Amino acid sequence: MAYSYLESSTYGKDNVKFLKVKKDPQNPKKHEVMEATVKVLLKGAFETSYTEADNASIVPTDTVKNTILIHAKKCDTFPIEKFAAELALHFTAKYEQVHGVTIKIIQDKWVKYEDHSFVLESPEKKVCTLDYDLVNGPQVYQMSTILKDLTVLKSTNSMFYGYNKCDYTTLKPTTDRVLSTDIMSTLDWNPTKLGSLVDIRKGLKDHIFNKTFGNTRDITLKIFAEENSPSVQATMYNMATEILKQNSELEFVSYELPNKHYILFDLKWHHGLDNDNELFYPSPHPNGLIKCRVGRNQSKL
Ligand SMILES: O=c1[nH]c(=O)c2[nH]c(=O)[nH]c2[nH]1
Repeated sequence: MAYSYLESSTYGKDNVKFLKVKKDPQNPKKHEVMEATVKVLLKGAFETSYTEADNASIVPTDTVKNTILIHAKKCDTFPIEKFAAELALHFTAKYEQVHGVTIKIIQDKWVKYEDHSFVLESPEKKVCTLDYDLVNGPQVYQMSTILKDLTVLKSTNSMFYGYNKCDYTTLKPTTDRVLSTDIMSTLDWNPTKLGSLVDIRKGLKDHIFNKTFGNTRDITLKIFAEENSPSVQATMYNMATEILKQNSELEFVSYELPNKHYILFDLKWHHGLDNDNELFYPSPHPNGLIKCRVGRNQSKL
């Protein structure tokens, strides 16, 4: 009997990058651009390539890269969720040994300011992840859209008090602090509500992807600005709840937020100077890290 066995495996290409210029035939100089980084990993009947050095089943990762680029040229890559569905259905249909795929597409935030000129609002990104297994059929998949690296700060209207106190506590309660974070908001789609990968590939759901992503960004920024935040925990929960309320195709909304601390300088040593919440030290580390995943109550389905 062999000493070992293959517990699991997957392979493919990561960091496949392209810039797609989308041209409007009616307005030849009016463009949209997408700069994207794509990962495609294949799942399937590749066991003997690991256990017997038999490469016959391997679709080379170089072929995976070529496929991503040819489909980026031939197909509409906007929105990235549609392009992910396109790649998933292609790879699982073309090769009988491919039984599933895991896809990740990261889109940079190029914002148009003239017909064909753009500003990179870096580091903000939109990300789509898709996990699909052929056995389940195109109605069953796991797709998420992620808003990432949107850095925000508010200089007042944030509090933190009433927390657990013990012999390890030094933190002072506050009703007026600086609050800053790098937003990461993950939207998990409900395939039953959204529709099949075939419908997504056809572009029938483009409007939902565009509306929901814009809405997520708007709600996040609005609640961050307008709420007198009692804590990161309470604010992120309110954001997720509002997104679920306004977007019935989503099953879960998650947030992952670092609490980037700005620490008030004590300037009393200088003739008793009162800081008055005006001068802070941007502390690079450590940071708080607060996460939650919010779902819909059964009665609100
Ligand atoms: O919003 C906050 N949540 C915490 O859990 C926490 N912990 C802490 O030290 N400061 C904060 N702020």
